[in-house]
Amino acid sequence: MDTVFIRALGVESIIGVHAWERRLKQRLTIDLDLAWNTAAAAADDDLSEALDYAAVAARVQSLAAAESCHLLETLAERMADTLREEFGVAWLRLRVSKPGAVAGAAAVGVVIERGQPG
Ligand SMILES: Nc1nc2c(c(=O)[nH]1)N=C([C@H](O)[C@@H](O)CO)CN2
Repeated sequence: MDTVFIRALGVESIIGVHAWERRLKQRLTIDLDLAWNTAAAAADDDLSEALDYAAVAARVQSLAAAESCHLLETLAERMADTLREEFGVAWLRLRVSKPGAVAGAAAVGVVIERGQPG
């Protein structure tokens, strides 16, 4: 299975269960692995046949900015749904990291996989 990936994408979102977390946007980082057959794009050397990682990154950032979830799980699920619907991705793995949320940990977060790998 071929994949297109994005690592350590910074996004801003209102996210968290505590009252103080509902008042300001926090920075999260996103890692994505997206199933995509890269052979057609490679054969024609054509971006229109590729999964455009710049377009995916911009969509993830815009979605995060528009959401105000309590849980990382909820935000992750909404991102996965959106990417699968809008970009036609059959399978993805998505990590949402919240740096500094827990004392003593560099980051905490969730990893989800959705869909069927090709
Ligand atoms: N599984 C989760 N646990 C926790 C979350 C979360 O989104 N998923 N969130 C919090 C708080 O918002 C935390 O980031 C700050 O205390 C706690 N646990």
